[in-house]
Amino acid sequence: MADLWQSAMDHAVAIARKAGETIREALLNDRKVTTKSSSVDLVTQTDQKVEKMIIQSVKERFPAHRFIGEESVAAGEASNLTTAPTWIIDPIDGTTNFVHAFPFVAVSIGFAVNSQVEFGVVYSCLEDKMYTARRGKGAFCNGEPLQVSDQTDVKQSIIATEFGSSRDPEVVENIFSSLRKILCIPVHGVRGAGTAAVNMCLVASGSVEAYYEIGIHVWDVAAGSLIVTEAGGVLMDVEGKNAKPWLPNTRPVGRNRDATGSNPVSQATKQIVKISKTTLIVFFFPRIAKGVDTTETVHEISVTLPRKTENHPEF
Ligand SMILES: O=P(O)(O)O[C@H]1[C@H](O)[C@@H](O)[C@H](O)[C@H](O)[C@@H]1O
Ligand SMILES: [Mg+2]
Repeated sequence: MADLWQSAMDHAVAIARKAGETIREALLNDRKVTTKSSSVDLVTQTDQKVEKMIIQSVKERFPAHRFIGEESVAAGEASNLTTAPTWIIDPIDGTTNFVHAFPFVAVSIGFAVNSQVEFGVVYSCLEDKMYTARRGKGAFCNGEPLQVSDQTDVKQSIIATEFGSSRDPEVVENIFSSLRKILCIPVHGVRGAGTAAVNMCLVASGSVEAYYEIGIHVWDVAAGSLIVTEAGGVLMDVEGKNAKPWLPNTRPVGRNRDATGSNPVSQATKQIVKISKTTLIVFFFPRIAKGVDTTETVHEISVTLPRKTENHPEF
């Protein structure tokens, strides 16, 4: 049977490549930088230009499709994932890298129908690596199949993570307390490419055993989530169950602070230690919107294991 979404996927690959060319050209010129949620949450005209270009081109070809794009949402559009075919776009994942010419910059395009990611495309444009995954058909980098690491001992692992773009002291404290515990497992090392999408592709490639980050958005992970799972990885929450990080708040497993004062970071860190008896990791904490009462904010935590297992271990 013909693949219903193959032409959309082909289009995504072509437009991601074109977007990558635009980004590479823009790197040769001055990059005008403005900020969004904080003084370190950067955006450039190239982010906006590339997102417009992608959306315009998809609209011409697939007029009924919908969009969730990082820069459109920043400009005030809603970020609602319905059952309709939806393109989830991060035009430049790794904007800070782009601004500083740090060489990991990706175009990330996920495509969801009925709240399920059908394909994911991550083009790491400075490395010229095109990562692709079609649901049920595997994950690839430049056409070569990907397979997550088969390392099962967390003490032999490299973990990828990022520091995010919040400098709120409480968030920074959570990041460091989590990082300290992970380092002291001990693991071989901790790395970060500066982009969630590339970090997830590194999990899919087996270059790192796992990736986690506190505070990411659906456009950071929609494409990467399928690339990870199609390469044999798993997205899990702290209960060890499959998570769908592209669906905001669908699997709330903890609150920022519960009655006993523990927070999801320390809960998750405890889980890592337990999980480390098998294999690990990725968990996601949706960003905490400024002004939201965090005592009432429901968070989602996901964990990616390198190996897909039918029955996840009891944690
Ligand atoms: O804003 P862009 O699209 O560059 O995305 C984010 C990265 O993907 C994160 O891993 C990273 O930690 C940052 O939060 C960064 O904002
Ligand atoms: Mg991003």
